[in-house]
Amino acid sequence: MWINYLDQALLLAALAVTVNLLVGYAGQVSVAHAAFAGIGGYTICFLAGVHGWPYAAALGVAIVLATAFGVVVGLIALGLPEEFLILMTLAFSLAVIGIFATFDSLGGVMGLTGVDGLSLFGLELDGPRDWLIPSALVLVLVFAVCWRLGESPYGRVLKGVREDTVATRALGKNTFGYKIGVFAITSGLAGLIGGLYSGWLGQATPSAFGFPLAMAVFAMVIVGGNANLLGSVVAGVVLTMIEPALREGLGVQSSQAALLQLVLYGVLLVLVMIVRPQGLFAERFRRVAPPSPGDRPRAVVADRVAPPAAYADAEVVLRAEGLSKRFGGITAAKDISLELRRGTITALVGPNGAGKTTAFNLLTGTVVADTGSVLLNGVELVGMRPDRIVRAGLVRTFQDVRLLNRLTCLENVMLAVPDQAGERIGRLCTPGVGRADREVAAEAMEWLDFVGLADQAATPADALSYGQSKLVSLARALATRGDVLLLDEPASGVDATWVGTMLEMVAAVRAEGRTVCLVEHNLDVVRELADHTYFMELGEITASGTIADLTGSARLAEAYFGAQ
Ligand SMILES: Nc1ncnc2c1ncn2[C@@H]1O[C@H](COP(=O)(O)OP(=O)(O)OP(=O)(O)O)[C@@H](O)[C@H]1O
Repeated sequence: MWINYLDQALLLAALAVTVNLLVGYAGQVSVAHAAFAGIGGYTICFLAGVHGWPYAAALGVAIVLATAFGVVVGLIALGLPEEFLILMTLAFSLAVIGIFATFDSLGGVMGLTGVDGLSLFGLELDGPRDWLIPSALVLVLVFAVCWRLGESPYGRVLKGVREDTVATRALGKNTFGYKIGVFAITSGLAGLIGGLYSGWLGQATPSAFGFPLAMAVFAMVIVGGNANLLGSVVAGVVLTMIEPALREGLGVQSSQAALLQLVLYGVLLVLVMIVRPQGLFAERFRRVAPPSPGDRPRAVVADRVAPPAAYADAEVVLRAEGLSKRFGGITAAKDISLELRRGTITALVGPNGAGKTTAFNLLTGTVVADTGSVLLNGVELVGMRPDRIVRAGLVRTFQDVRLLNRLTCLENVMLAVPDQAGERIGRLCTPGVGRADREVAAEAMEWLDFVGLADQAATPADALSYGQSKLVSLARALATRGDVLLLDEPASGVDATWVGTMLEMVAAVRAEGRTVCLVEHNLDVVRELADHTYFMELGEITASGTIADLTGSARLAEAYFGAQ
């Protein structure tokens, strides 16, 4: 009896591990994975049970089918705002269970039962003892796959998606691709687990893969701890064993024990969320060891500190023409045309609500322009995905910083480094990924060093002061290797001790030959840094020149500068 439950516990723990990769690492809350397991279970019972296929071949089809459904559901659900994901996956689960119960060929409400005589690679699977090895092997396989994905550069991007999708996309990552990828992989793994689960049960029924299973797996993830795979294994085994413990230990009747187990899951979930929201096993804070200076393979910061190019002679790197954007009745941007010149600093100034951040959003594709064009080194950016725009060389920071709080400073900057081998699933199984990641760490350290925060490399981002976090966000933008940097209010809200450092940093970025455009309310900062300034009012650029020209204008002085 206990061995029978152990089989089940191992399989449910494996399902909890897959769901944890999706929910805990990538932050995509889905309740569909019990249904994906159901697709696997029904495939086995239909092909191997009814039509006599070899079990291994039927398992292969189960994985492919569940993955294919995962891609389709993911394509529909993951493009929607995140709050709809849980509803979409719930609707999918109900539809799948409804379909299972409707078709006579799938056994109707009774399901496909009486499946026995299965064998896998010569191993006869007759009794509970026989299922122990395949169940344990599947758990080990699922754990290994999810661990490799989660605790790698790929997993770092997943955590970025979880923490802040917009900020992660602004570092050049195709966040939608990562979401679809992890959704499809975990769906396929759920299909495999469901195939084993139905084989062990000897049947596939609508109730076996219904809402109680989805809730049980969710309870295992939450109780075990988000983004802690070992926690899911422990919680998976312990929570599954509640029912036999109630029956054997306390003599509760079989039907009541199953119901009581569900009640206990609910109570445990509430308790954990109140007392220890991170779960029994907290997320493993992956501290990438900061490389020592001697280990850093190459200097990414140029020593050269050349005087800035004369603005008039500098080459135009970015040219925007006629950019406009309306939000309902509000014209946030109207016919914006501007140029950014190589190795210079351009400032965008103007009163609150003038459209400066909207201009950044339009340039970087965060908001799609109604009209207009943006050419970066001759390449049209309008219509390009925001992450592609970053990879083309145009990167931005945010007024509200948007660091990934549950990652360390070093990890925040590492995430920004482009073309990482370990971020591609195909490369994760090849040798050299660890060495490549150490090189990424070394490059990221250079940028932390550059902004003077190398000593904070292992500090979680949410433990930084506001000024420090703005500097880390600058380091992160630099690490993308973007040629043109759009800095949204780099000095605002920063206390006096850090403003000077920030000014030095931005000037040093220009000295490196990169092009900077900054939005800034602090006119002292603009005076100190800007080679050229655009003035915005009500969504339009109404004046441009040096800051001295603009502050000298009586009209502008009255409209804005007078107050400064
Ligand atoms: N997504 C949006 N939906 C609706 N209105 C928007 C949106 N984004 C910006 N706006 C509106 O567009 C106008 C310009 O806003 P924007 O944030 O670009 O100004 P800003 O110059 O950056 O202001 P601040 O200096 O206060 O940051 C404002 O009236 C704002 O309310």
